[in-house]
Amino acid sequence: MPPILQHLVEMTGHRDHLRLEASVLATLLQLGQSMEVRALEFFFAETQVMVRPRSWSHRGEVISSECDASVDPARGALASMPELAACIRDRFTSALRSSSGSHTLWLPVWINDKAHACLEITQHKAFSRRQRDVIMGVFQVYQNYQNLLDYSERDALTGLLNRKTFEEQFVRSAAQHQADFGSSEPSSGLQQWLAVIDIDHFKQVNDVYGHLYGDEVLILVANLLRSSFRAHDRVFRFGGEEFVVLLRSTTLEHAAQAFERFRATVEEHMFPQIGGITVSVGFTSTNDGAPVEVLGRADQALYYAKANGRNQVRFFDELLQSGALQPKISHGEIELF
Ligand SMILES: Nc1nc2c(ncn2[C@@H]2O[C@H](COP(=O)(O)OP(=O)(O)OP(=O)(O)O)[C@@H](O)[C@H]2O)c(=O)[nH]1
Repeated sequence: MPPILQHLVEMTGHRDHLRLEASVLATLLQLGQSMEVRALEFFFAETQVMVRPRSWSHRGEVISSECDASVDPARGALASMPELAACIRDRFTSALRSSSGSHTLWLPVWINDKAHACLEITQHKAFSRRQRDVIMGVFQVYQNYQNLLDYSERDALTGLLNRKTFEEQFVRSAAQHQADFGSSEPSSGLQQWLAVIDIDHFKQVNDVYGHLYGDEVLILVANLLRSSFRAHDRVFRFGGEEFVVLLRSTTLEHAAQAFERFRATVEEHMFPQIGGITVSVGFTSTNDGAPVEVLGRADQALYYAKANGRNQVRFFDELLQSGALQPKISHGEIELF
């Protein structure tokens, strides 16, 4: 099989965005001599769009960053790369910068009208027409496949991550936290937090206004979730009117503030036709136990919030310490729902 086809076969065998990205870079590396390739990640921070290299080639090998984007020392403002910034702004499919001895081609990866990342290819000589055609072909296969992967990981109504992806994201998020803050954790108090969020009396919305309005509320709550939490936090729809948020590397105080701020944001929001709705939130640290146990603890805190007036944020460990909740452990076994 020709090497390029072999690379494409390998590339489309991945079920993980990062591995797929590293694989497309390895494929592109085969297409030219003394070529450098990078995958750039875009994210919003410090009131502007930032960019940082997430994977890159080094002596013919592809390396991926182990650092979280928000603390990556290699991050910089997108505005410092004017050709690429203009390409993203104008929604172009590619951008080129040529100076003597260095030619760079950028290929933004568009998913649902949003560029999350960009491939960058740099070489000494100018790109020939044929080389560009082959690069674009490989890139389009990659982009189609990324879109397909993304589609399978998202909830169709809200566009949030679906339940299927939760465990993997949970494990990845814990590993990232360990890599970023492992040794400083005890003194910094930085931890991961998980919240289960449920819309109060949502059945009434459906009953009074109909399912279409119910769906609209779910979409608007999902939008509020997206805008309330940071890019490296993860927001899921678990089905129905239940959402889960994985909050990355912060203190208990900041986690409690973030969830409370979200609760207040929903309470203040005016939903068309319906008016006001509220949410209840239960949260816990992700430090101990498997994902399902952590979920169970946050769920217990949520049910406590529901049973004690709704429209409030409850912290599992605090409820446990105060005796308001008992751990769900019987005969040395964990009760799973
Ligand atoms: N519109 C719409 N409704 C949904 C969807 N999925 C689940 N539901 C509805 O969500 C409602 C959930 O109601 P309940 O679990 O009884 O809870 P609730 O009325 O929110 O009450 P509390 O949670 O106790 O405050 C049910 O009426 C479901 O039919 C969906 O995708 N769209």
